[in-house]
Amino acid sequence: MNDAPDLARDQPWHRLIAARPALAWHAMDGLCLDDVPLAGIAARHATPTWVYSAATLRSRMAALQGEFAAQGLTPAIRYAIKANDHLAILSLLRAGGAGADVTSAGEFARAAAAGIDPAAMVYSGVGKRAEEIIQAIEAGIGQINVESAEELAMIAALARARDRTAPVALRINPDVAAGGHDKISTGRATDKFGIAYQDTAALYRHAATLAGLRPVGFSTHIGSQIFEIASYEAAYTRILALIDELNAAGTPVTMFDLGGGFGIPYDDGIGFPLPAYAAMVRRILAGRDLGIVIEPGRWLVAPAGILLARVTLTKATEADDFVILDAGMNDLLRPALYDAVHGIVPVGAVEASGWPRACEVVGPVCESSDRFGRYDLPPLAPGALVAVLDAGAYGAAMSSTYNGRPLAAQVLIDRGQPHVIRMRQSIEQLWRDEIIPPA
Ligand SMILES: Cc1ncc(COP(=O)(O)O)c(C=O)c1O
Ligand SMILES: N[C@@H](CCCC[NH3+])C(=O)O
Repeated sequence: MNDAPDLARDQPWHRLIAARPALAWHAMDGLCLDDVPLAGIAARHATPTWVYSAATLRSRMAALQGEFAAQGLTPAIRYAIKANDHLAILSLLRAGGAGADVTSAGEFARAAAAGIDPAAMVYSGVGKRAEEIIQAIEAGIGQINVESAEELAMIAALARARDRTAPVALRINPDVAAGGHDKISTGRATDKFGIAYQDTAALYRHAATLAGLRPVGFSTHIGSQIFEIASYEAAYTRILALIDELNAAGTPVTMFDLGGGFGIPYDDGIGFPLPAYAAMVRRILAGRDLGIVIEPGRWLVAPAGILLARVTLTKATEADDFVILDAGMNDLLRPALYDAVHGIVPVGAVEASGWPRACEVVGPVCESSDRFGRYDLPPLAPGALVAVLDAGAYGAAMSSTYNGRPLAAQVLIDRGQPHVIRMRQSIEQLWRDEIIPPA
């Protein structure tokens, strides 16, 4: 049910609500997530608080599988847990059939704690430490994505010394530009990621001769918040040419990890063309016997979460009208880091007259970059609640305690019930520094 009051129907924030199945406006309760009033969550758990929809997580996981199945494809889904590594969220996605893409001992431990079998994990990252590689090999990791010749030699030596064989894929840097922002493009020759395209075939042949390694194939990940199928196709086509060349020359390649990066609309625009992407993958893979892996992060979890915040103060200057929230860049870093714009919608009843008005929505942190952006919003008095949308990915996972601000609480709505999945950090927990005198 997405019934906003009539007066609100044409307002920009109403279009944002209408485009999100988990959100609905109820006349009595204001904005609800999966029919649970957000005002009630704020009253019980204070603000800022992350609120997630379990139904959205389940339905996105099923939709992802469904779009590939429609093309006769069953990729192994390795959810990039950097997007949101809360155990409750990992468990939900695991139950839907996801494995994990992990990048550190911490992520490995979280995925394992959520019941994900190491055999269903991919280990990514440009700077894996020796102890992280050893742990992964000893646990029986499914695939280590290798990012350099130096790392390949290191993994081979570590595996040999333990009489183990490490399953490795070479991450190719295909030199293709993609992604929603310069800072989240990863597949250009100038980016730190992956092995230069022209070096990978020789390195793969070399890996096949090294004791301690079992080369399984290639991986790539060209960036994040991507919408253009053509960028993926350009990268994949280049890599498939290498795979064909190696197979023809008798070095078998059996797996292709296509990476992640599928974009989501942060406004009320059109989403990632998943059916067209899956059709493209089917078309370019035709005639080959290759297992495929995908590593989506944002697409699975971003639309499942909001950041609930309260207006602390409003402030009118000669230059502008500021709305100051109790959430800031320490909670949601994306606007400050990438100039990202998340939709912001009011949670409670709004005055019908004199709105919307353009205003600067900012946080309380002592940085000028602590701003959510410029929004057309109804007049919001101190105490009014707002929801910052699509905050399920790279939200809580990237938050910090900068400016002495405790980490926010997290609540998961599952089958109509709000579950607190992380308590708000207390001020005491924040200040547990240890000062150890020199020995
Ligand atoms: C290696 C790797 N795989 C997958 C992802 C997930 O990306 P996204 O959340 O854009 O799907 C990332 C992050 O960009 C990544 O670095
Ligand atoms: N953290 C980024 C994307 C980079 C993902 C990691 N390679 C974001 O919030 O959009």
